[in-house]
Amino acid sequence: MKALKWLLRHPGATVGPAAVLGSGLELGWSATGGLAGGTVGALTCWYRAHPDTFDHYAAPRLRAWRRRWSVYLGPRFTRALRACDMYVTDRKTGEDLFPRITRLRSYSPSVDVVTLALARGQGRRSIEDNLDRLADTLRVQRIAFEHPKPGYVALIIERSEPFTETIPAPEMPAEPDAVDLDDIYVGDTEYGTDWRLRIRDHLLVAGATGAGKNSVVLSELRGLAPLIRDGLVRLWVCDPKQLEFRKFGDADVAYRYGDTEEACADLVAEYVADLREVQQHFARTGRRKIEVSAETPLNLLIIDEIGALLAYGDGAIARTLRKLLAIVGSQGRATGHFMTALVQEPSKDVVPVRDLFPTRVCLRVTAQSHVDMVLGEGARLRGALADEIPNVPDTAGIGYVIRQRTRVPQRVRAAYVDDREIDELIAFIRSNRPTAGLSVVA
Ligand SMILES: Nc1ncnc2c1ncn2[C@@H]1O[C@H](COP(=O)(O)OP(=O)(O)OP(=O)(O)O)[C@@H](O)[C@H]1O
Repeated sequence: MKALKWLLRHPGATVGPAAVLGSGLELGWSATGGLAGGTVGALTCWYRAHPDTFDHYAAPRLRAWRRRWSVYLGPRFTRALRACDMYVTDRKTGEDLFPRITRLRSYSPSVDVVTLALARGQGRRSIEDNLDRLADTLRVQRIAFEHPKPGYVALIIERSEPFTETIPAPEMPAEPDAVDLDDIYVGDTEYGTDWRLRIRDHLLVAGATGAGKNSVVLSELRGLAPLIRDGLVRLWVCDPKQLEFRKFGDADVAYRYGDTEEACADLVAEYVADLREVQQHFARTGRRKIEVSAETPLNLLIIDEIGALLAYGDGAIARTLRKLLAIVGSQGRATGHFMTALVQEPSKDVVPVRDLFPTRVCLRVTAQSHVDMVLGEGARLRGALADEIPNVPDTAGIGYVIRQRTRVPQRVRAAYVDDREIDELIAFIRSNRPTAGLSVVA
């Protein structure tokens, strides 16, 4: 009975071998070999021709299938559960009852999500309280816990840490021609590929203090350096914290710079006025899209600690700012007005404006709920364990993004731009910059 139950629960285990055997007997073994080779070839072609759909549909299942038969194979996994007291004993029969794997997805090479149906009479705390022991037993980095529905738990198993070294600051291209605005290198992904961002998109970077938020923006600015130098990209910087971005104001590198709450509000109002002016220009000339040039530059509004302006500061200013930012978020794309905001705590006051930012990055955060607030519902359950990133300097710059096409979280690390490299960036921008017309909003 047990064997029959198992076979019914794992149709793949019967259908696969039965299909191979049937095909071997019916069509001959060489034809079966040809079919198997053809299937592998077709998968390879799919991967090459359309990696996004392959990553979305095939890769998590193929990886999960391999892991199912290696790491999470029945008796081995059951032994681990027993060693970590993650089972209950039926008082009447004395039988040990174990939770059962009902679903396994490997969304990325380093994260598996295992859904378990709890055994009869088993409380979820017996799992939740022993996660550290299970992580050590399975020899994985860490395991996080979710409770998707009654009777089930999900273990998000982070198998390894793909980032063990700091990524050096991006090189600055010498000339504007070498920059693709939709493809700026800012770090690496867990797959060892480049992590690139579109500048022509609004970007939100969330992370607790010391998570390395600035490195995302500074890497972006190094990629844009020749365009800023030549006046093709104008920086508007709101810097209520007055730390790293202070240098941009001091050195007159930013087109506009504001450091107090009022100055930031004026700056954003001026930003929206500039946006309106471009809209009117479009209406007069019949144009619908900007061509980036010195006459019609791209504008980038950087708001360091948007929470200080929207959540903790003056209520009237916050309300005005919310309206202005909504205009930038909804109308800025056509006129070349974009924004990048940094936030420590994606609190309720900041979350409403979250939807204005199509690209969001979640570095180390302090609460589980922050992950879904930033990346969207279900992101943590699909492996975005940003709240589990240890609070140590070695992990700064590490976080998650949601891959736009596949909606799967991906672990990324931003390149690190140190003080010397910020100075180098500023000197580069100033090397060819007319200073007249630049001002600081005071
Ligand atoms: N990408 C990175 N790679 C490696 N180390 C980094 C990276 N980014 C930052 N660090 C290290 O972490 C420290 C904190 O970084 P940073 O001040 O940028 O964090 P933050 O999120 O902007 O914090 P805050 O909100 O307090 O300003 C830096 O001084 C640096 O030593």
